[in-house]
Amino acid sequence: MAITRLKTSKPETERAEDDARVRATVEATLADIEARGDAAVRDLSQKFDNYAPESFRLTGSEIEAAMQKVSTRDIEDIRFAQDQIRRFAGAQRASMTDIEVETLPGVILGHRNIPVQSVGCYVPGGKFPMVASAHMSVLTASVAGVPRIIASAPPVAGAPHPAIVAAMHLGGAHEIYVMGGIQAVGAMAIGTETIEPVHMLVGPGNAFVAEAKRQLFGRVGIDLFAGPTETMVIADDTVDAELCATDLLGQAEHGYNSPACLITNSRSLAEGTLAEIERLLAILPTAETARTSWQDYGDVILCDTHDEMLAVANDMAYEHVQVMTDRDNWYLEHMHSYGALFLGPRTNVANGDKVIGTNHTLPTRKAGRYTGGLWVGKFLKTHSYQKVTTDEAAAMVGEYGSRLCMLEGFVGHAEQCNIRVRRYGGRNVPYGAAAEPLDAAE
Ligand SMILES: NC(=O)c1ccc[n+]([C@@H]2O[C@H](COP(=O)([O-])OP(=O)(O)OC[C@H]3O[C@@H](n4cnc5c(N)ncnc54)[C@H](O)[C@@H]3O)[C@@H](O)[C@H]2O)c1
Ligand SMILES: [Zn+2]
Repeated sequence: MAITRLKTSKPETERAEDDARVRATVEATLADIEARGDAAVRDLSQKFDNYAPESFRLTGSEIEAAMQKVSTRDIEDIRFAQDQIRRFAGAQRASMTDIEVETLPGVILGHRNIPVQSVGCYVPGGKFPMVASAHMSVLTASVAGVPRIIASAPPVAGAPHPAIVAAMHLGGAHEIYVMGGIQAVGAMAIGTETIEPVHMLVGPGNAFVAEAKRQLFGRVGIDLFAGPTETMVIADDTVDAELCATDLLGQAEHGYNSPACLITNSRSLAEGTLAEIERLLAILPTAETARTSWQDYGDVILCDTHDEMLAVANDMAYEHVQVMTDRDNWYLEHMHSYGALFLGPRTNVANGDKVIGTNHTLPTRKAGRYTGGLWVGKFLKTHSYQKVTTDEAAAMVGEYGSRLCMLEGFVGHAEQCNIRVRRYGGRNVPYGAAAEPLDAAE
């Protein structure tokens, strides 16, 4: 392999120290919420968001008032985005069918997809009011048929953000709260005097939110580990440096810790992109964060071949992977670890984030090795069932069951089978023994 690093991000050891700090803060904060409920939420909200209202839940008239503050154009745009997301989520829902099959004569096995009964959707809003995250979680839960959907976003400048509230409301949220960070996910999962706890937490957020969800997992379900945004551009000479630099910085602006990586087989594109990034950082209004992210978490990796580029990309398993090469479909076929793919120069991550219809809540920190992003299927639990409909089947399967239980020493288990072999098969199986094979017994 000939892989050259023209720019590297900060070492893993430094990231581990950041992680440890976040872990400790989250642990202490969740314990506080557990112990003091609403009072803890109020103190934390005051401390981090300078916001301590009478109630964190918006009333119907407060929701109405927020909706009134959003312009008709913005409401139309939100509706357009939600239509696209509903359309794709609906098609995905339709791909998940309940099944029932007869695997042996008289043996019926099936599964049913049942919605999680209550979910808490976190909508980030610390740095930017992420209106689109409301569509991704709340609306998708609605398409899945979740009967209780609660949603929470931090206050923006000391008040609920009207467009976020509108998106939550139009997406089908049943309860809307104005809480941010650890206190939001903690309160929704643990419950307080005023908030009924949910069964599952979903939605992206900063490192504190992602870590809080991770620590709450087990007590509640979570969708996936969706932390600070990562973006990767895989490009060759078919595209120019301006496009690559725009796509890298477009996502590096999310926060101070948003990794961005270029993988290419073209030295001139690699060098050109480095120069373009400097040029754009001088004019990008959000350059302050983007520059820090690029300095600390930016990589430019030059490879000889597409096979090498593919191997590096699969290993890094980044959240967003934008592919702009002479063989985009080859990458589609061979990439196995990533959050979502954006194929060709006409598409881009921002469309995916805001409007095109796929879900933008995606795995970060290599979670793409074991899961895809949030989608309607994450809100559905697949539960199996079985029926035995004939005496013959009860006796036949029971005979095997009897012996396989006794193989493990489970006498009580074996009797569950034996009693059926006796009743439905009319056979004499001694209590606490394994059933003889039918052909040997006769
Ligand atoms: N992976 C994905 O799918 C995806 C999608 C969209 C956004 N994101 C990420 O979501 C993140 C949004 O982050 P954000 O910070 O803007 O908003 P956020 O809503 O996630 O977090 C804001 C909250 O963090 C809490 N907080 C801030 N500083 C704290 C501290 N020192 N200790 C404890 N709590 C603290 C505050 O309570 C505040 O309300 C970004 O990193 C973005 O990249 C990820
Ligand atoms: Zn983004």
